[in-house]
Amino acid sequence: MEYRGISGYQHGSDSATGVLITNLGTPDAPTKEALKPYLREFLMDPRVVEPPPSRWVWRLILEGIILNTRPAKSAEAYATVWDSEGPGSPLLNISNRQLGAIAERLTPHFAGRVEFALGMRYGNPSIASALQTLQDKGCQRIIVLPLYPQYAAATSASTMDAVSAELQTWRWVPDLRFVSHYHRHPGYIKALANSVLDHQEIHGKPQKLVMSYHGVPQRYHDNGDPYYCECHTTSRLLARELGLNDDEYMVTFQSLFGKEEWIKPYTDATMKSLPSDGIKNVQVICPGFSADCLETIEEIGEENREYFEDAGGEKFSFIRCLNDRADHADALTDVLLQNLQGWLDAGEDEAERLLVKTQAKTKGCPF
Ligand SMILES: C=CC1=C(C)c2cc3[nH]c(cc4nc(cc5[nH]c(cc1n2)c(C)c5CCC(=O)O)C(CCC(=O)O)=C4C)c(C)c3C=C
Ligand SMILES: [Fe+2]
Ligand SMILES: [Fe+2]
Repeated sequence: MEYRGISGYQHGSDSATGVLITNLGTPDAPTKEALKPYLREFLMDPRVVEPPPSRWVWRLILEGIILNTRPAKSAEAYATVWDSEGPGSPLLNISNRQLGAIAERLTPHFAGRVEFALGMRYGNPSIASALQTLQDKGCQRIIVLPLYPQYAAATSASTMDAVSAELQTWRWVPDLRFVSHYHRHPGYIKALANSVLDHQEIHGKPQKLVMSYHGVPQRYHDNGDPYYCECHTTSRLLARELGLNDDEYMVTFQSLFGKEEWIKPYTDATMKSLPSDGIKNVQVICPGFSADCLETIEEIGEENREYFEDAGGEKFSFIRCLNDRADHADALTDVLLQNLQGWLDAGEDEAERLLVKTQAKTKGCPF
C-alpha cells in the first residue's frame, strides 16, 4: 500500500494546526435513493448497531428488510425539514455556520497558521475528505471536536474510529487531540440556559421543561456506556442554572430504533401520558443535539407535539437547538481553547524551527 503524503510537500515546510469539527451526517438529498446508501453506512457501523448475535445476520436483516422499507419513510420525513438554501440538510447548513463562527473566534488566538474543516461521520463531506483537506493545507497538528456534548460509543467513539481509519493510510500521522465530550462545560450549560430564557420571554413559563436526548439501547448502558449518566449530569446542571426544582423538569430519551429496550423514559410515551397527569403546558429542549436536524425539527417539533396534543395537552413548544447562537460558538471555542494548550503558540515554535533549519542547511540537511 502507498501511504498518503502531503500533496506537493517540500521537506522543511512550515506546518499548521487543523481544527476538525464533526457531526453525525445526513443524506445528500431527501430521496429514497439518497437515503439507502446513507442508512447502510450508518446502520452497518458496529458502534451504532452492536449486533447480536453476528454481523452477518444483521447484514441480512438490514439488506433484506430495513433498507427496503426505511429509506422511503425516512425520505418523506427529511423532505419536510429540507431547507431551500445551501446543501438543504438543516444539520449540514447549521454545521457550516457553526464552523464559520468558531473559525472567526479561534483564529486570533493563534500565533501560527490554523485551518478549519467540517466532516460528517456518515455521508458528505466525509471525515476522510475533511482530514485530507487539512493534510493538504500542511496541518501536522489536528484537534477533532465532534459536536456531541455527551459521550456515547455510538457517536464519539465512532467518530474516533473514522479518524483513525483515515490516519492509518497516512505516511506522516499528525499530532492528534480528540475531544470526546463537553457535557458539563460551563459555557455550554449557560448557552442552554440562555436559550431557554430567550424562548420563555416569548412563550412564557411551562408547567414542565422536558429535556429530551437521543436514546441508545439499554444494553449499551448496562455494558458501561456513560451516555445516560452524562445526559443526567447536563440536565442537573441546566436545571440548577435555571433555578428549577426537581418537579419542574424531566429527562427523556427519543428516536428509538428496532425492537429492543432503550434507555427510559421514552419521549413519545411521556408526551402521550403527561396530559392525563395534569401537565398540559410543556416546553421541550434537546440539549444533546448541537444543531437542529430531523430528530428535533420533525420528531420533536411535529411528531411529539401531535402525541401531546392528541392526548389532551394544551400548550407545547419546542426550544431550538443551540445552532449558531453566539453564546454557543463562544462555548465551543472555549472547549477548543482548553484542549489546545501548548499548540496555540505553535507559530513561535515554527520560527524557532526555521532558524534551526537555516543553520542545518549549511550542513546539507533541509530540516
Ligand atoms: C441503533 C440505531 C441508532 C443509534 C444507537 C443512534 C444513536 C444516536 N444518534 C444520534 C444523533 C442523530 N441521529 C440521527 C438520525 C438517525 N439515528 C438513527 C439510528 C440510531 N441513532 C437513524 C436510523 C437515523 C436516521 C433518520 C431516520 O431514518 O430516522 C440524527 C439526524 C441526522 C439528520 O440528518 O438530521 C442525529 C443528529 C445520537 C446523539 C446518538 C447517540 C447518543
Ligand atoms: Fe441517531
Ligand atoms: Fe427519528
